[in-house]
Amino acid sequence: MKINGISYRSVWRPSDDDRSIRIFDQTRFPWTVEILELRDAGAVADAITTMQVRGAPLIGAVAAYGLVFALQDDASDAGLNQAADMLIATRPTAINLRWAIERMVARLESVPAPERVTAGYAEADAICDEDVQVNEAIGRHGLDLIREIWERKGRQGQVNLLTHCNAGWIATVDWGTALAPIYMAHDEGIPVHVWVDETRPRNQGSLLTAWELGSHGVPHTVIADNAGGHYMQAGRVDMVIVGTDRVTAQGDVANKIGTYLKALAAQDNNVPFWVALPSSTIDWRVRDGVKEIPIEERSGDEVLFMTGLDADGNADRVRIAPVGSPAANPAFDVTPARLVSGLITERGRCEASETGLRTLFPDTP
Ligand SMILES: CSC[C@H]1O[C@H](OP(=O)(O)O)[C@H](O)[C@@H]1O
Repeated sequence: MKINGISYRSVWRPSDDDRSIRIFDQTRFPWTVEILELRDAGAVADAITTMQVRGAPLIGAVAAYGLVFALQDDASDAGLNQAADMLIATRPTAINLRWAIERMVARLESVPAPERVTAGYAEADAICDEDVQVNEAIGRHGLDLIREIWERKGRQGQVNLLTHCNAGWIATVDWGTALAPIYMAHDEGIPVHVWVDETRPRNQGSLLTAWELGSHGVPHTVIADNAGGHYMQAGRVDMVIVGTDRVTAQGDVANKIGTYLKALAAQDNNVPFWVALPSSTIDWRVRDGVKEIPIEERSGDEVLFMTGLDADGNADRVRIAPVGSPAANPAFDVTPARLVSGLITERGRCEASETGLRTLFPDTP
């Protein structure tokens, strides 16, 4: 997508340096656009852990390059496996991270050590290129849903969507997942409006999704997380569309904390609740998401402090709870499949169930 008229991916290899990658420091958005150069596995791991780079598909793609950087220092089997374990451990919930690393290991373990770096870069490049194509397909399949709503409304007014957190192009290599259909609908001339959940505590909605949509000219309104149910009750939400960090074999959905509450409100108000995901987000090895998906616990300081601009336009960090008050900070929750209207994947839409997923992905073991 574009920033100030210039097309970018969220991760890229500079043409003049074949031993590094570039990413945006997403902790600086929307106040500044800062590009980071990464050229070793440790720096990649730190960028993922600190969420300078975030978004389930994107952390998988960036970690793939991190594995290659590690092989530049030690291309042995031990070096490959140690780097894989280190990178997978950076964040536990998004399965795309493990999926990407396991794909890289499977590709490289049979390659002679001296050839692993070259083969690794090729595989990481392929993961990135495929992510762009997959997300564009998700966009097309989700666009059909938005078109159906627009037609059902007699092509009158606007299509009101609600999204949570950021599942836009900066959460992937490009296009995004939940936002891809919205971009395509807007570009097609369908009048869409997006209720953007601020998404406490890190505010990926107000800081990232609002910035993305605004940069693309998509009408949107930032709302407190707790306002979503109110707008659904008022009939002002035609569809909820979110991304996900892991979908189980039976269709349970792990996503940013607060998603489950939105799904409950959506069901109570008969608002369609759709989840957009690439197949790299499906974890066929788990069924019960509530019982089996590890939920990342992040620092309580993310709840106790907020970052924004002060009156002089300078980024600042302020405490928003009494000194001494502890905070808990689960980064994700799990929405049971029964609350999900359907899944939007690169192969089409399906119900959130094993049958639905197997219909689209019959070739999965
Ligand atoms: C297409 S991004 C999917 C998912 O990843 C994000 O998590 P985080 O910002 O913590 O990396 C968020 O839950 C998105 O919905």
